[in-house]
Amino acid sequence: MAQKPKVQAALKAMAELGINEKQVKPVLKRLFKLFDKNWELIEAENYRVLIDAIFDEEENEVVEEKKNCKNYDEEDMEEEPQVHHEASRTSKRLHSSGHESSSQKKKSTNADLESDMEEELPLPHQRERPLKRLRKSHEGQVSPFPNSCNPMLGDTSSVRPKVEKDGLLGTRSPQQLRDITRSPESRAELQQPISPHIGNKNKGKQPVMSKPLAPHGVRFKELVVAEPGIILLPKQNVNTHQLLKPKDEPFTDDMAQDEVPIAAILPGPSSEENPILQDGATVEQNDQEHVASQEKESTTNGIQASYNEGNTNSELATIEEESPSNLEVASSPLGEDGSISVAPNLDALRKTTAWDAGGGTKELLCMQSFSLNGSVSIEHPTVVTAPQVPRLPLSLNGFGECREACGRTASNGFSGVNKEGGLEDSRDLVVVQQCDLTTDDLRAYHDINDITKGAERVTIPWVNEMNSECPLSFFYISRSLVFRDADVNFCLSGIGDGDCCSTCLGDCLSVPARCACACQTGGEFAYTPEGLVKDDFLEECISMTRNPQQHHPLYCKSCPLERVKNDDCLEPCKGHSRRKFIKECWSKCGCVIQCGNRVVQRGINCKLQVFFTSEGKGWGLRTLEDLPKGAFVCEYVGEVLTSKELQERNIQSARSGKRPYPVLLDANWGLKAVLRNEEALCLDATKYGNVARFINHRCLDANLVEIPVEVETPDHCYYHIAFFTTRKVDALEELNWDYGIDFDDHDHPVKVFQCRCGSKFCRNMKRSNRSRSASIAA
Ligand SMILES: C[S@@+](CC[C@H](N)C(=O)[O-])C[C@H]1O[C@@H](n2cnc3c(N)ncnc32)[C@H](O)[C@@H]1O
Repeated sequence: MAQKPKVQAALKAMAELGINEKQVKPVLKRLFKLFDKNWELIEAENYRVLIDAIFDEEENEVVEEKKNCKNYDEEDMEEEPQVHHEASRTSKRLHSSGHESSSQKKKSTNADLESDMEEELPLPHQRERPLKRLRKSHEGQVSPFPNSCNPMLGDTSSVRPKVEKDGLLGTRSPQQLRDITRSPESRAELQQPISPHIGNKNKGKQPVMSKPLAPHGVRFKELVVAEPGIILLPKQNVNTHQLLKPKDEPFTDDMAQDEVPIAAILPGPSSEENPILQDGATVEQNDQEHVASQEKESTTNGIQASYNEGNTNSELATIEEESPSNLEVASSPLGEDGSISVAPNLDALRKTTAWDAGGGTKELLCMQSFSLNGSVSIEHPTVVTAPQVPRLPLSLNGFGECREACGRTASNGFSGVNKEGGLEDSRDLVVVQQCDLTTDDLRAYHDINDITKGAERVTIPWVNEMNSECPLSFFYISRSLVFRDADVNFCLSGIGDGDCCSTCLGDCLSVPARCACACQTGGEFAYTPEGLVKDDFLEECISMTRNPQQHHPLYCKSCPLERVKNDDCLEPCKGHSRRKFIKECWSKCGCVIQCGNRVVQRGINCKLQVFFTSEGKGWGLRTLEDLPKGAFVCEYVGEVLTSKELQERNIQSARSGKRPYPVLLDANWGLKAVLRNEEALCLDATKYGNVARFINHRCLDANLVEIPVEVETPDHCYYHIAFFTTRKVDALEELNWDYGIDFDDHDHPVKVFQCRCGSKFCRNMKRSNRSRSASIAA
């Protein structure tokens, strides 16, 4: 039977949209019935009603299909309510007098149409769904962010392309629609799966839209709006350096570890500025980026603890001293005073009065900053008063190994304590009254297997075969740290061509030509290929130490030691021993790290042990292996102080009765016309030091000699003091060096003590004998 012209026209119009007769006829039949054979309504707006109805039909079929399908995926589950909802809305608009189900479609009152349309309909799943594709294709050109089901965005129906409500399709002519359908983009779109299967990854949380290409080749359909202002791209292997990761980035559980979403963060208010301590102190971070990448922030009980973990490129740290009124951080290892000391956060301590110190216990705050040249600055272990026991920065492990937490304490005076009341890091420290520390506490404080707490390449155990005493607490550092005012600059620009061998390659020691570094030590390197100081070089160093007067001591015009005394009359300089420097290759040299002219900078390499001496000298250091003559043992590490700062500490220690452990860096004093106080430096290992702080004094014939070693700074104001064996030393021999003490000089920074070195050359013994003779004579 020939079709009626109007039916033919409708079918043709739909065909032009890519909708085949089989889809059109049943819908048309229903509309014909619904509109009481009123073709005008059907034909209006280029068959808008028909198109919408076909679309609705298709959507309903999809819904039914899904209901029948037990295995449809999560995305479908998410999409279903929305589709259903929209279909029913359309249906309501169309069906002013009720909704007809598809089961009713065979009840037609129009015989012609009915006969035209009484063809076998394909099963729903066999049908194409051009309109859905068409709509998806079309939606893609409307808005990149239709997102009505994103709970984070609330009701976004206003931005969603509303095909039905806004008559989006209907506002376009069939030609326009045809253009859309036939455009290459649309065809490509049509070849894609209708439902992109990222639903499993998103778990249906975010809508996924099929869109034109977004910048960087990412399809908009792959964009996921996770939060306002944050768009997550699909998981893919990316370089994590490219990650811009918001604090609360909604990572999902199912992400593989090597798969991370790229998060594009739209500008928003910065949430975290410089942390402000509750007591009002701020943490200074000169190098924000550096700190940001290195610093860990943890907040517990409202307290922020900041600590730097891992290496930095810094070479020297600055430590500022507490004011004279501040409490002492560490006391003499001999335990000669009862000052407040620093102990680790140990279970043992928690039960002691240390934890109950309560009202008025002084807290130490340490501010850490990073200078532009990368050096770490531990500024001001400030003492504040707070009701409970604070924590302290723990051991400073030297150049760039500032691992200590800068204990920022809060009003409760407690930081870094985990939920269970446990301590987050066993290396963390608390301030306790030293007199409250039991032997057990101290035993627990110092790892008996390694007093360095891992700061050195080797482990250094401690042992006490004499009594039950333990070494007192101090901060173990493997490299010296500037306390505050010392003028120490590790500037590469400060190293001239004559101070480095930038043209060298490989191992300088194996090259016959004298490089610039060799020239610094008279054209010969100080070291043998075995890493020992050459004999003649060593002997000269020993001689200079033992017989300073024969080597023309240096006298300052204005000695910094005298200057800082603030006496009315400036006393003349008492003289400084002349020294021979070792010059090691360093960062500006072209040689390899394994170069034989780099010994001290590699750190301790022999087996050492801290032990309790039997002669009443307290703790000492010994070797556990035979050491050849000229072997490097360790360097003297401590806080780098100016002569003025040393003077201030001496005044303090005189009051407290504490013995400081300073060593002057005076090898160039007297060579320069007038040294500024900031250039006149010393090392103080009282609070911060390495294993060298346990080396006892021996008059004259010590088995170690200290040799100045230039590594980073050519100006010889700051340098390393390295200990080398003066002879072969047997295993278990105590190591000692001559402090250079004048036992008659009670003004000397190194406080005199009753010497028990046992040397036949003991100067103290001679003095004692002199005194005895004098008293006998009297
Ligand atoms: C740098 S510390 C050496 C380690 C110290 N023995 C200890 O127990 O920590 C210097 C102190 O050790 C003691 N000392 C060093 N050499 C000594 C000696 N020859 N005779 C007596 N006491 C000595 C003195 O108390 C001195 O102030």
